[in-house]
Amino acid sequence: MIVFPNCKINLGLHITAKRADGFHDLETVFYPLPVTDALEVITPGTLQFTSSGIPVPGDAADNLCLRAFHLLQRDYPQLQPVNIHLHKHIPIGAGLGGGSADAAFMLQLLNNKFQLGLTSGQLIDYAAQLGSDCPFFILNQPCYATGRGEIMEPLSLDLSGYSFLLVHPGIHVNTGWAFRQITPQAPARALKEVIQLPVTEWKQAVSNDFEASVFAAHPELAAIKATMYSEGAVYATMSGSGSAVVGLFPKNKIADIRWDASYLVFKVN
Ligand SMILES: C[C@@](CO)(OP(=O)(O)O)[C@H](O)COP(=O)(O)OP(=O)(O)OC[C@H]1O[C@@H](n2ccc(N)nc2=O)[C@H](O)[C@@H]1O
Ligand SMILES: Nc1ncnc2c1ncn2[C@@H]1O[C@H](COP(=O)(O)OP(=O)(O)O)[C@@H](O)[C@H]1O
Repeated sequence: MIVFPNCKINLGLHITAKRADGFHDLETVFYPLPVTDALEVITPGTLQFTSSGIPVPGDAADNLCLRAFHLLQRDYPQLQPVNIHLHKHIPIGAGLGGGSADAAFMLQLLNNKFQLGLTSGQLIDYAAQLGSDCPFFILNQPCYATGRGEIMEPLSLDLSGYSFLLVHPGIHVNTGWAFRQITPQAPARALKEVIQLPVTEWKQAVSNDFEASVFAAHPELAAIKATMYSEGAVYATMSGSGSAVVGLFPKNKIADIRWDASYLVFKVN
């Protein structure tokens, strides 16, 4: 069985409060995009994990795909050992949620393969144990999210008139560090309202609280965003805690921009 975990971008992100559990409350709009990994599971087998493509840092035993397997096996001992292969294509530590997508798709795949009968509410609860971004990938449709990101309301947000440019310059931003740079506060205008404005007004209205501190540490990211605007983007933003920068361009009008050869660049037309 093979599935294709996709990435997400954040359109607007406000850190609203520090919580007693050490995490932060936020509000954001998650939007899925078809830049994908490939995740294959074969049974019967011995439990093993291999990967190809972009190297995943850290110990293979800590990979979110295996963590998702163990999380379900704890409650469903009937889960048979599986061979897992991940082909990694989504840049890592980029604010694109690739690891979270792998974990959420793994939960869904195991639910289907072993006919566990889990509802999407139950899958969301499991996903929340694997990462704050993970529940989104169970719904995987545009939504307004609060809490740690697990309280989601689907949004009717149609961006099919735009093409997306994703640029990842290879800078790794530690998510915990990024949260620690921010003094949480309620936004002047709730994102849920602001996101309903025409996209042509988002430049002034839809902001990401992480940009100030992350751009100060990595001015190259501010330059990428500025280039997107000078080359015709209608809206540009860093995604999540970075470091991918995403630009919305009029459909099929992404300029042929010459980026540094080391950057990873994706176009979604
Ligand atoms: C910032 C966001 C926005 O969508 O995405 P990314 O930029 O990472 O993709 C998410 O909130 C990131 O979610 P995720 O990447 O799953 O983070 P987690 O693994 O749960 O947490 C990593 C660390 O970030 C901090 N953290 C994370 C989420 C949150 N609501 N409050 C926090 O304070 C904690 O210090 C935590 O230990
Ligand atoms: N399957 C996976 N894909 C990517 N990263 C993974 C995976 N499993 C565990 N990780 C760990 O998660 C961290 C970043 O995850 P990722 O979702 O790519 O970043 P972000 O949260 O910035 O979108 C990395 O430090 C990596 O070691």
